[in-house]
Amino acid sequence: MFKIKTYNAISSKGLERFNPKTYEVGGAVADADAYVLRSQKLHGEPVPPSLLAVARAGAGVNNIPVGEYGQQGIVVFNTPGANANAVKELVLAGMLLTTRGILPGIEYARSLGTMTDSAEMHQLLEKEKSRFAGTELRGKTLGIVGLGAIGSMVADTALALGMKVLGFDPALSIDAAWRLSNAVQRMENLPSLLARSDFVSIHVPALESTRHMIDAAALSGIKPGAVLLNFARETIVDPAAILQSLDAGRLGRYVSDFPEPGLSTHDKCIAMPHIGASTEESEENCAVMAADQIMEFLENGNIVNSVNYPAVRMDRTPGATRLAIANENVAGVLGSVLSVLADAKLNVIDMINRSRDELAYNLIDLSSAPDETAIKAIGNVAHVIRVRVI
Ligand SMILES: NC(=O)C1=CN([C@@H]2O[C@H](COP(=O)(O)OP(=O)(O)OC[C@H]3O[C@@H](n4cnc5c(N)ncnc54)[C@H](O)[C@@H]3O)[C@@H](O)[C@H]2O)C=CC1
Ligand SMILES: O=C(O)CCC(=O)C(=O)O
Repeated sequence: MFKIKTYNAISSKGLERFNPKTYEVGGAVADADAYVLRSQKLHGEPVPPSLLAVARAGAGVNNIPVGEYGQQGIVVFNTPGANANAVKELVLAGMLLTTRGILPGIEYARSLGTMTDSAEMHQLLEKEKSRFAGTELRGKTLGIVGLGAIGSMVADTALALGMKVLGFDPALSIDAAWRLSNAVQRMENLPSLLARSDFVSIHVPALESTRHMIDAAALSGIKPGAVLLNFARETIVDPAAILQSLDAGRLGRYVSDFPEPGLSTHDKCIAMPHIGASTEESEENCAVMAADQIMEFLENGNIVNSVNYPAVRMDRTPGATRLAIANENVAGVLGSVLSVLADAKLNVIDMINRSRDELAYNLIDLSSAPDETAIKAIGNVAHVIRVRVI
């Protein structure tokens, strides 16, 4: 029986993937083999020795100590792209909320709710509606910082609306580059993008390198009156600098999925309670993907979409016993493991070894099951972090 501890609201469509005959799943599960979570912060939390994997049903993994967990042999997964469409749609809504008098217009229409005469009401609102007039997105320039799963979708939508799209992403992956429309004009640096954009939408991960990437210096070069949209993370902007730029009349509006004290109530700020990915469809996509990845890892040792271990996949050899070994990525570990197997007269049928930065991972199919002594000997090989028999 595998044990899965869940945190946050995980869509039942995902949790239903776990067969109740072989999986115990729930928020109160103890000694879990794996966690499935959304924004639950794991930094500083005790780690049960049983924990083998964590799946973030979503994109951002800044709530998980990814590096530390890797050193302990805990594989951390996310679900790339599974909630990108939901965020894209809210970014579009964010832009429209700043260009049209939608929010004050709704408020005004509500304020007329006590009137009883329909003709009088229509006469009044026709007289007043010019206060809520706006501008169009077509023909405006959108600068996108981070052109991954969300950034590329936002780009497609903006292009379809007749906007000009600029993009900045110095770390763009080859897969992401394939997804990106060639109508997106590539910027060599952030200041060039900020100076030319009427709207700037940020879609980078929360990393040390992206912390406060929108600070006072960046804002001093932003196009006067520009709208900044932050559906990425609170750490990416310096809130004091945003406030100062709004008050100084340089930054036109700030739309954020991450309200900050002192900023979210500002007249020129539209803040939402981190609902970028909160759609039925996204929650299902993320939960299904997270559940499938965890099952594939627990049952077969295969790793898909990890953020700390390499992608490793090997079909099961019928009748074989599988060893899954996580180790530090130093020379000689695999050789020492194979010597232990040879000494124990265990025949290797198939194997795969992959590394990623300081970590490596191996799947080894054996024609017969190793005994406790052999497993212990492998666990004692220098730099081996974790051994599992599957
Ligand atoms: N508001 C919400 O509910 C949600 C927020 N997010 C946030 O959005 C972020 C992006 O999500 P995805 O697009 O799915 O991730 P992704 O990994 O597909 O794309 C991120 C892109 O940012 C680029 N990047 C990294 N550092 C950069 C830098 N310094 N300058 C410019 N580009 C840089 C990467 O090369 C990559 O192409 C997540 O990490 C998460 O923090 C994601 C989903 C929902
Ligand atoms: O699970 C959520 O609602 C948050 C989604 C998110 O921020 C992410 O996927 O990075």
